[in-house]
Amino acid sequence: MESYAEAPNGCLLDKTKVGDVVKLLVKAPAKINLALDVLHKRPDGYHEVEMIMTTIDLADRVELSLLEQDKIHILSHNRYVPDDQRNLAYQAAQLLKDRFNVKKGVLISIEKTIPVAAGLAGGSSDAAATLRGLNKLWGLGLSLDELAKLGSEIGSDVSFCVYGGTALAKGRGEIIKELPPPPTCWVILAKPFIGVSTAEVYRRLDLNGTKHPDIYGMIQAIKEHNYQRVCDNVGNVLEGVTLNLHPEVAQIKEQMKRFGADAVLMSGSGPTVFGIVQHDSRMHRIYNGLRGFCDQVFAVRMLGERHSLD
Ligand SMILES: C[C@](O)(CO)[C@H](O)COP(=O)(O)OP(=O)(O)OC[C@H]1O[C@@H](n2ccc(N)nc2=O)[C@H](O)[C@@H]1O
Ligand SMILES: Nc1ncnc2c1ncn2[C@@H]1O[C@H](COP(=O)(O)OP(=O)(O)OP(=O)(O)O)[C@@H](O)[C@H]1O
Repeated sequence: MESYAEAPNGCLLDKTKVGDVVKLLVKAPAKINLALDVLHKRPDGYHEVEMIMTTIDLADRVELSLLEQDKIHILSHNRYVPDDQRNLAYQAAQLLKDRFNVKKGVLISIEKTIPVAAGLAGGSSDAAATLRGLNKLWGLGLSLDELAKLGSEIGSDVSFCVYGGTALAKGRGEIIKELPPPPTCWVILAKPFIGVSTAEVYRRLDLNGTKHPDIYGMIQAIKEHNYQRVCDNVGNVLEGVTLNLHPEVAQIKEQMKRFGADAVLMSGSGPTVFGIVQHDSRMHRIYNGLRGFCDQVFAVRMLGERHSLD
């Protein structure tokens, strides 16, 4: 028999002892970038960014089972997801073991819903969920801030994914300032039949002549809870790079606009495009219009709240 009790924010599900096995189920939600600006390339090769990020109700499920042996195992039925140390969830577990001298092990079973290499931070969110979950399973007693700092060693998006909610991310993405939730709306996501390498998109970025989004306009729009102003301020400097590499992304953007989205943007380094609307009828029109044309289509809500460690 397996049973889990859901925690109040629905993200960390409770620890249950089943026979000798202690398991924990953690939700790992995807993110979208409502605005993404790149200021300059840094001497360390990374780019200095300013991004407005928010988590959405499209999530992987990460199940953590305590092992008495000193081992990390990954189980995933998705052929695009590595089941060894290349998996970001594996790296999260290894980091905690090394840093805190943990002698116990874990079996990490990942049920993927977030499309892979899609600009939705799926791997980063699995790593963040693993950090939050193992903190509890291995009894480490770390704060969200401490987990986010550790997460930045795994990848630039991991710190944000540790907190969730809505935030301004600066630095290479690891400096997080919390924001209130955006106005209520639908997010329709459409992913074409391609994956994109984040490193390649940053490498090809040429900031000369690039139009920069108004990050502080977006922050104001969110603080004012002004839906129209949020729509007016979406923007992503990486979009042009991916559109040049993959013209089908531009076609999806056009389709979304034609079906009536109030704002349309590529998330992160792409190729997933999202559209936002407030009315259910419009959401259905866009969702139905894009199915069949794209690899994967979802209609979801933004998640307002930050994760908690309870
Ligand atoms: C595109 C975004 O997803 C937007 O949220 C992030 O900026 C990328 O986050 P990520 O995938 O977690 O990125 P990382 O795994 O840290 O880095 C992948 C590669 O992207 C490039 N990279 C990433 C972040 C950043 N601020 N500058 C960069 O130039 C680097 O070449 C790096 O080798
Ligand atoms: N848990 C994981 N889930 C998915 N991919 C993973 C995972 N761990 C490692 N990877 C590797 O990372 C690569 C990028 O996957 P991911 O889905 O995280 O990309 P992404 O959504 O574009 O990331 P980001 O938005 O942070 O740039 C994959 O091709 C895969 O090889």
